[in-house]
Amino acid sequence: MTTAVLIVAAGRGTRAGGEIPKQWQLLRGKPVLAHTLAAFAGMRIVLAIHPDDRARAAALAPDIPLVEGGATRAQSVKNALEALEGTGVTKVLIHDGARPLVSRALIARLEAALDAHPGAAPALAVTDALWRGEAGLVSGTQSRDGLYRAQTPQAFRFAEILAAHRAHPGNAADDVEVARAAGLDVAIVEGDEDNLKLTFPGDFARAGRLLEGRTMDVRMGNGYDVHAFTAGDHVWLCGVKVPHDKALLGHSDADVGMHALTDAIYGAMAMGDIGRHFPPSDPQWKGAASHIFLAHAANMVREKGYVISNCDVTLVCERPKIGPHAHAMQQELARIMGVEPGRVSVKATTSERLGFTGREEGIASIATCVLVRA
Ligand SMILES: Nc1ccn([C@@H]2O[C@H](COP(=O)(O)OP(=O)(O)OP(=O)(O)O)[C@@H](O)[C@H]2O)c(=O)n1
Ligand SMILES: C[C@](O)(CO)[C@H](O)COP(=O)(O)O
Repeated sequence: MTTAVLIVAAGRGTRAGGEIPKQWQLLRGKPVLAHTLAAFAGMRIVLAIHPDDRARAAALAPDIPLVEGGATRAQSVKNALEALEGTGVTKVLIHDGARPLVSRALIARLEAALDAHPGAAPALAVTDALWRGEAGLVSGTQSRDGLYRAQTPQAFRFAEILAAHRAHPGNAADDVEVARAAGLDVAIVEGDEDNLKLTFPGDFARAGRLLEGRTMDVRMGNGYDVHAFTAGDHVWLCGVKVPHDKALLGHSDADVGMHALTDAIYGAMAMGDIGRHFPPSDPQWKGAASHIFLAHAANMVREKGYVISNCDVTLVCERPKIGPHAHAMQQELARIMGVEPGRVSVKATTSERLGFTGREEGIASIATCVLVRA
């Protein structure tokens, strides 16, 4: 499953005022959009922008693909969805660039809900009494039962929401409206009071106060693993099958690199190690592919609201030679964890023929991982 984040930032922000559109105005020293992009760090992002903002966007986010927005929010979304077609994306989170305070915990709730529904969106139940008003006077009351305040990101299965946008006349306030018009069920996920949309000038001060109260939590973990050689004709290392004149012995597939990395991630969250989550005494994990362990650890990271900032795996062996496979290993680890390959490093060293790795009795691996929660 490949998830893309589609951030719409092509509006002109007329209600917010200011010399430049609201998403480019500074909030605690950085453009609003920089905060929004940081909230999705490590995920695949596409940004819809106004043609006048191309230079600003290229300077702020040189590595993020840009799509030209349209005259309405719905048109901007549709343009970006069309640009994503055929790229292998299966799920999409559609988010307002003007909501810089979206949290990782909210993103994780949406991703979980999307496993069971074609769409999922955050909302807050209306808690204040509702009135109608005319000429400055209360003219009636309105039941608040079943009423919600809609937020973004709104999450969908990609093919369904693209088809829904293609079929819609184009005047929808949000993507939930488009999805519902196409008959898709959209699950309501608990929203976040802090996930405000900058709409009016006064919203900037509130967003600034909320950002000030946020502290960044950075966590580091390390992992170490060893597996002995046995008879065989290949080894599994960092998710790649490497031909060799021996195999590695273990309860699972003995992928020593992936085990060290998985332990580093659990360690960063103070959640023990692989053995705690997948006990070797449990026969169901005998011969298990280690990607199950790594994917579990990466999911825990998301559920706890962190992102994998980077990780680094070192394999210690004389043979097989790792260099020719290092790129494939990097790509595979990144795919399993759902992060950009640039955040994953795989390298190797020999131990100068010293010790058990030097005598080619087995392979050792050490890994480090850094998690960040903004
Ligand atoms: N043609 C448009 C209009 C809106 N948006 C984006 O949709 C989000 C939510 O829209 P809104 O808050 O209404 O933004 P603006 O249209 O910019 O604001 P205004 O209506 O005050 O001009 C914003 O991130 C905005 O940049 C967009 O990408 N393309
Ligand atoms: C999509 C949205 O953010 C949901 O709350 C909102 O509808 C878009 O902004 P607008 O102020 O309604 O234009």
